[in-house]
Amino acid sequence: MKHSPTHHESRRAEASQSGETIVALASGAGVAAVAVVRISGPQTRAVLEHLIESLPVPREAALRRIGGIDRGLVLWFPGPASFTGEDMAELQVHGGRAVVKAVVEAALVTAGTRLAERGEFARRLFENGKLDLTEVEGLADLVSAETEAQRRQALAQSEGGLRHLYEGWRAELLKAQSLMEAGLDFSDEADVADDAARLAVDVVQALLPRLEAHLADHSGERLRDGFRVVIAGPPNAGKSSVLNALAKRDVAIVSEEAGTTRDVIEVHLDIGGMPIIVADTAGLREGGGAVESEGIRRAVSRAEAADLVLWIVDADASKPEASPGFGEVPVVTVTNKSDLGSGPELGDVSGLTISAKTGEGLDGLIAELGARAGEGVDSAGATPITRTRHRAELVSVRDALKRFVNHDLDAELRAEELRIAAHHLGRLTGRIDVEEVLGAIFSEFCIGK
Ligand SMILES: Nc1nc2c(ncn2[C@@H]2O[C@H](COP(=O)(O)OP(=O)(O)OP(=O)(O)O)[C@@H](O)[C@H]2O)c(=O)[nH]1
Ligand SMILES: [K+]
Ligand SMILES: [Mg+2]
Repeated sequence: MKHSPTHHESRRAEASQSGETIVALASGAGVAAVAVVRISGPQTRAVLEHLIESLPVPREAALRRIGGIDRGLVLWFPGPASFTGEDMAELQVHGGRAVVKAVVEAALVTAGTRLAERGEFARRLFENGKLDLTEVEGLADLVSAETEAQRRQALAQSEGGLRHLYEGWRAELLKAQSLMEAGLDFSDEADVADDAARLAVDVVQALLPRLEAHLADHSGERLRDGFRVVIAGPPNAGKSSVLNALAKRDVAIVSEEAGTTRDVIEVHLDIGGMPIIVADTAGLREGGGAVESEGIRRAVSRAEAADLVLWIVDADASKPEASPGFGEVPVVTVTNKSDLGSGPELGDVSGLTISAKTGEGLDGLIAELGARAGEGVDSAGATPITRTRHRAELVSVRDALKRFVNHDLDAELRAEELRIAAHHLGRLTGRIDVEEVLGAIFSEFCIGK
């Protein structure tokens, strides 16, 4: 794998000299047929020599007795051609609790070893220059992906989708930076300096629209976090019945009494590979007691933070209840109880008609949800932002670049804006070490990852 030398190489030297050897259960906790114990660091070979009779051929599984505890497959990966980039081993043992505990304890007998912390294997992989931060984040997402579309997005990111995009931009910024610096060197020759600055502005002007388009695309975050749908509407329209029909189980209490639902109830759906989080809420009406009012307050605040509101109305109701609107959130009106009537006239409101009771129209509703959630996902050539962290750094990049092109600052200050932009891009990919950024990212991982 190619990587640029400066930053990562220097860290590799550090890592291979001073690193402690870490040990952890890498497979899930709990009883399983097979458990994988991972070891990484300079003492890995010593640990293996302590536990097994002879080292296997590198990267080939070999059956061994392991420390008199169990028999299992041993994989030995001498660095740097290993997952973490340093000496590493994996022991596949029987997945009982006593076996795992004994194997981990036996591995820790060798001096210089200790239990791994959360995300520490992934952190070593990053620190040894194997992957950049966005790729490591992609790996974490791959481990936690629950739907097909999430898996595809995580895999693409772990394979460098965002890294290549941002490295390309970084190269363009470097070009603009060097033009500005050259201009500063020739600041006594005004035309040379002006020409250089103009060329730098051209480079940045060409980059800005691509950055803006990237920021405008929210599909990656929606896919990673789940598309949030809120079911809202007047009391007794059948909102909880619709939730149950979508979930295919009785998650929410249904009754003929208006004001049944008070707390927000959520279910996670997988519609055609898209993760969709559907929340049922209290019916919206004036009056009601303190508890119901709190339920209504929660309903409205949920709806205002949603990606989509399903506004449920009763086909049997005499008077139409149009959606009050929830900020900028798109609303689809769903007329429920189609088995009872044809629905109140809602004027120009187009929507869907269903019966939560008979299931009529449910497929259409599910298809609509899948289509809305999938908007913009997997579009050709797009490698979208997937985390708030990416968005925050990119907004800082964009703002600095806008100050660079727009303001009548002197050349020194403008060059500084380019440096700020490059700094934030560097934080994004992890080229710039910022301990606090790394700590936050790797603490999201589990032990053994
Ligand atoms: N016939 C018919 N009845 C329905 C349908 N959907 C819901 N109902 C009935 O309508 C009543 C209210 O249903 P709920 O699902 O509790 O309605 P809700 O909107 O969640 O009510 P609140 O939480 O109190 O606001 C219940 O008696 C349901 O059985 C439907 O499609 N057809
Ligand atoms: K009800
Ligand atoms: Mg309800």
